[in-house]
Amino acid sequence: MIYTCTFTPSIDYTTYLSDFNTGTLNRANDVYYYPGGKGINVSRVLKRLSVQSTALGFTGGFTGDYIADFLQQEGIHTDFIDTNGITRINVKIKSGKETELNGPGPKIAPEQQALLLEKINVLHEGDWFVLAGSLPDSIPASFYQQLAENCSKCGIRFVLDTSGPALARLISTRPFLIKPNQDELGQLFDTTITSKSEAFHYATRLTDDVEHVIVSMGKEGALLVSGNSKWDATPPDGTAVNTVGAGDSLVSGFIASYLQNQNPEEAFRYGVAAGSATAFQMDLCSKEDVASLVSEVRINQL
Ligand SMILES: Nc1ncnc2c1ncn2[C@@H]1O[C@H](COP(=O)(O)OP(=O)(O)OP(=O)(O)O)[C@@H](O)[C@H]1O
Ligand SMILES: O=P(O)(O)OC[C@@]1(O)O[C@H](CO)[C@@H](O)[C@@H]1O
Repeated sequence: MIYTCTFTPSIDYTTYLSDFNTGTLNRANDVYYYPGGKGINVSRVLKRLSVQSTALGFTGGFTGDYIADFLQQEGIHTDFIDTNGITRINVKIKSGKETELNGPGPKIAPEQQALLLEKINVLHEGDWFVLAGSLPDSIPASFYQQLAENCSKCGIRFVLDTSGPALARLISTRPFLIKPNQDELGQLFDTTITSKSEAFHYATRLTDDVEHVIVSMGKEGALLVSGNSKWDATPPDGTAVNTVGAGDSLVSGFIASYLQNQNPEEAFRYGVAAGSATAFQMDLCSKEDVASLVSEVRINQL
C-alpha cells in the first residue's frame, strides 16, 4: 500500500488572467479551486494512473473539508488529522508568467503529532511512505527524523519531496527516492545550480544515502542518478499551461511505473512524461495524457 503524507495541504486557488499588475485591481478571467499540497497531488495523480493510495496529513476548517470531500469524490482514500485550524489557501496566478503565494503551514500540537505516529505504525514491509511538501516549523525536526527512521527500519520505501533544512536533515535516513528541483538541490549545497552538469555533480554526492535521486529542471527536463547509473531526460515539446504539480506528477509516474517492473530508467521516463503532461494542462495529468507523451521523452544514459 502507498501512503502519502502532506503536513501542509492547501486549496490551490488558481486564477487565469491576461495581464497581472501589483499595486492595482486585477480581474481574473477564470478561477479554479484544486486540492493541493505535494502529497495530495501525488495521491491524485497515482489514482489517475490506476494506483490506489491513502492520503494522510493534517487538515482543518472549511478548506480542510473541501479537500477531503474532493479527494473522496475522486475515489481516493483519506485519513487526515484535524488541526482545529483552517487549511491554507495558496494563490496561483497565471498571466503568461506564473506567480505563487503560498500560505504558512498549520500549527500541529504534540497530541496531533502522536496521532500521526499511530497511523504510521500500522505500515509494514513493502509499503511506501511519501512525505511531500513543506514541513511546519511547529514540529521539531527530530519528529520527522523519527518518522523516516521508522520507515527505514521496517523495510518501508520512503520517498521524500521536501526542501530546506528538513531535506538536509532527512537525507541521512536513507530514503528510497528524493526529487528536489534544481533550486532545492542548490539550497542543499548552498549554491546556485545553472546547468544539468552541475545538477549531476551535486546529485551524485547524495547517492551514498539515497537509492534514486531525481532532479527536476522544469522545461529542461530532469536527471536521475541511481548508484553508479545516470540518466538525462529531455521532456516532450509542448506549451506549459499550469506547471503546479508537475514535480509531484513526476514522482507519481515514477512510483506507478516502478511498481510494475522495478526498472528505474522506465520509471523515470514515465515520470517525466507525467510531469510534462501535467505542465501542459490546467489540472493534473490523466493516464491517457501520460501514455500519449511517454514515447516523446528522450532518455540518454551517461
Ligand atoms: N514547461 C515545461 N515543458 C515540459 N515539461 C515540463 C515543463 N515544466 C515542467 N515539466 C515537466 O515536469 C517535471 C517537473 O517540473 P518542475 O521541475 O517544474 O517541478 P517542481 O519545481 O517540483 O514543480 P511543483 O513543485 O510545482 O510540483 C519536469 O522535470 C518536466 O518533465
Ligand atoms: O508550500 P509547499 O508545501 O512547499 O508547496 C505547496 C504547493 O505549492 O506545492 C504543490 C505543487 O507541488 C501545490 O499544490 C501547493 O500549493
